[in-house]
Amino acid sequence: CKRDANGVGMLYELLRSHWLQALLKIYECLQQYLGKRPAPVTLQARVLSREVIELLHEAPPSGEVKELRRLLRSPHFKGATIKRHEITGDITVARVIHGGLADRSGLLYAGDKLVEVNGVPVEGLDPEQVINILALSQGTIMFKLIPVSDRPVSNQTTLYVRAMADYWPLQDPAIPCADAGLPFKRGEILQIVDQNDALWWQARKVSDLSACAGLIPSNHLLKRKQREFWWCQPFQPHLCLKSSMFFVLCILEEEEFGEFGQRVFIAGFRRSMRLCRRKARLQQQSCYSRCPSSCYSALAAPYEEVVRYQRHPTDRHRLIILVGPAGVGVNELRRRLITSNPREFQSATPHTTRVQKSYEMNGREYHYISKETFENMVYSHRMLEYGEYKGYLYGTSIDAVRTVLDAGKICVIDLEPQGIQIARTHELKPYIIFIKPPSIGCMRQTRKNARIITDYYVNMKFKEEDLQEMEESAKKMEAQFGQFFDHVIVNDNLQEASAQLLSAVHRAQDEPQWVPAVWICSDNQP
Ligand SMILES: Nc1ncnc2c1ncn2[C@@H]1O[C@H](COP(=O)(O)OP(=O)(O)OP(=O)(O)O)[C@@H](O)[C@H]1O
Repeated sequence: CKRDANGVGMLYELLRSHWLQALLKIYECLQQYLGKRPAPVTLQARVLSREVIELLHEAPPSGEVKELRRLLRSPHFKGATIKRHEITGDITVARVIHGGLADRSGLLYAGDKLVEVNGVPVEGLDPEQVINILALSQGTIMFKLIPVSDRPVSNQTTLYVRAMADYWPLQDPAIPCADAGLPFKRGEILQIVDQNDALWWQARKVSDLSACAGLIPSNHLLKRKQREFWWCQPFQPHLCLKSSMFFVLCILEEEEFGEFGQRVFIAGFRRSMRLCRRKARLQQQSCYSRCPSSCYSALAAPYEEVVRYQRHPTDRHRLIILVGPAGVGVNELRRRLITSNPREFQSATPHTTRVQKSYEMNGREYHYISKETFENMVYSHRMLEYGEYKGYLYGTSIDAVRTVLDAGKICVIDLEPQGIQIARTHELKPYIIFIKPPSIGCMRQTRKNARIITDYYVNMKFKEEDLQEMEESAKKMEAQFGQFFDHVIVNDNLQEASAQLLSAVHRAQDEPQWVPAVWICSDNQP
């Protein structure tokens, strides 16, 4: 009790604790290293890592602790790759990984010729044998080398790209060093720090810029890999589909009833452009079977250059596109967003060739136009998507979106994912939100009172197969179009999903986002 007066006891326990002592030691060492280049790997550091291993024995077992122990036991030389000169047989440093140990030491450069590693001559050895010597080395590694005569001057500018494909270095037998590879998924933003090599670039993920760089295939190489394996790649929208998308539509003439049972029309808010679930499958199959060979030639570029874009408050708003499998709740979420503030949010009024009904007003429910005008709009690529229903054409046009944006509102539309390519323009700068179904178990709970609403199935309950179809379709959409999604919302709880949608839409307008560089760099680009 006496010792605890004024917290003295607590302070005593704290200062005696292993973890604080280790932390203070690390701090002391780092202070000594600070500003010293090359960073010395001293005896002290090795002793320290042994002590940290001891401390980790007391830590509760977890994946992170295991990994840390592994790294501390065998400090691996991740920082440079080597190659053998085809003619001379010399072993040279092929590249130094940015931010890695070798780079930070400032001692190794691409092109340096290795003579000895830890006293072992490397002449006549294969790169694999040299790596074995390195792997078996403990503690300090000594290189004897002949420095390259012309040290490369780094005049690289950092480039940011969105990965349009997945890459798994461990599954790539061609990578010079799989451990040095950087795995990435479509949609991730990469910072490319080195493009000196025609085949292998170096990059980091913007989500982890403190990590050292990893190897990624160059644009040219990844494209070549995609071509080789095009048959097992997810389907990419091909050029013939770059013009407007044609769909078999299901149109449901919905009316909105406001307070006192008055009919309220929210301009352009129609359940018009969604595919019928059964027909959608047929439609997509026919697309696969129609152009199997052209899919190969039209594989998209593997990386898309991106820049940080912050909308100026006086600029037009970005178009908000909702994408999701049929039945997931795209319309419900869109309806809730628009009705929450119709002065801020609005949908685009569709065009149709059908006859105007007596209670309808041109430009409110639809823009009523002739078939010829409609077709002209399609041929001049002014339709984001369009389709036919009972002999009449219906479509969402770029002009209708523009009208909403010009009025200073945020335009919110839903689109089949195949239409994303057409909407991705400098003018509309769309922000694409994928509405994803939760697990089937969760949907069984939350969709008990939900109804399938299409022209075939009005007020039908969701069956098990509908939920499975939704899950499958969502997986396919993510695999094929995930690279275009700026944000993903899992529609589990409707209230929460609506709140997430609202904040995502505001973030898209008010906070910096990665957008294709062509949208910003040139006014003439798409
Ligand atoms: N999170 C949710 N919890 C419970 N019910 C939901 C949820 N989200 C949507 N629903 C209900 O599911 C049904 C289908 O939703 P909605 O019509 O918005 O789907 P959709 O994605 O637009 O698909 P479709 O175009 O085929 O109609 C509606 O009854 C809707 O109220």
